[in-house]
Amino acid sequence: MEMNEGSGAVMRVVRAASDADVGLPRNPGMALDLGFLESMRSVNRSALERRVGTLIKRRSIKADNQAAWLLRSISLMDLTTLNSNDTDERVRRLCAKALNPLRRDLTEALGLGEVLIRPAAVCVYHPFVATAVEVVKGSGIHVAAVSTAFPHGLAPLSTRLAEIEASVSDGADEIDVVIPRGLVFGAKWRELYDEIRQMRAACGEAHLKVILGTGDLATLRNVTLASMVAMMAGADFIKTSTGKESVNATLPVGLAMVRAISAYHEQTGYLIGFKPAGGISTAKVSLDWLVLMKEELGRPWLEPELFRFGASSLLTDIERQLEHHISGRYSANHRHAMA
Ligand SMILES: O=C[C@H](O)COP(=O)(O)O
Repeated sequence: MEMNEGSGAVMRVVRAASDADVGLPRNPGMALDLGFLESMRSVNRSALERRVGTLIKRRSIKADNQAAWLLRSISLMDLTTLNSNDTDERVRRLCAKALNPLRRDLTEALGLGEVLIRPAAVCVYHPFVATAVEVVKGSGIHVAAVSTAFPHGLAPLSTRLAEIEASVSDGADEIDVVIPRGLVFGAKWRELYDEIRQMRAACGEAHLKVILGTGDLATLRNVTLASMVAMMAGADFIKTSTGKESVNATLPVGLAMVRAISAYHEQTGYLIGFKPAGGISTAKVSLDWLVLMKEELGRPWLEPELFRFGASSLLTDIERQLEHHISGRYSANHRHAMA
């Protein structure tokens, strides 16, 4: 499947997405290998920035294909609400939007027929897990909970583990945990590894996404080493940011994490998912991320099993761009409101 597919691209990309639920073996993790961490070369920021620049410049997705890939971006999305003023009602609206993310006139104009395009998951705070589970039940949409004292991770480990268990017991099947960033600054890799290992155990069958808070980590070497420790401890996904740091998901930092995923794959044979999150709010930027994944890791990382956008407002812009693709006009954002 190429980024430019010619006519009929919408249906081909959509079918590829719905055929893709193959059930990958889960990463069991491995013993903490400090020698392997030590062997990881320091990361050259300008080389990563140059590579990202080249990828974005080369990106040329034709108009028809853009619509197809924007639909793909929707199916790779963890549609998120993580606000201090979240309520059950707001979460119900988010879930209703996830069940019907595109207006009927848009799906008809795109020729989707009865094919359903939906986000992979909704992502909420723990108190709203039960509500989300109730609304999306039977739809195939996953429910992700940010547990472990999101967004800073600064509660006793026992409290954070209990929060994971509570979210799983309320029905969350994906758990997004944050690491205490201080463990990275202190190079306390053993402690970080042990904490994540216990979080993985607390998740049981629920998939574990480990948020690094990359905007807080100061160096790309820290980002790479924290990524590696998270994967060694059994992360199913590594995730950039909470959306609450002053710098959230950026492509060069994403590239450093993606290269750590590649190194872990070479070492163990396991495929680890990647979730950039925070500040990804435009359709155009979502396509940049897809190009990065396709070029660096390849086709499997364009599937929801291995790639997600964590985003609260991206869907609104994608809807606008699809409307523009169909009608040649942009409509006001409020026409695509979550409610
Ligand atoms: O995990 C998801 C992020 O919190 C969403 O961030 P955002 O609101 O900037 O899209």
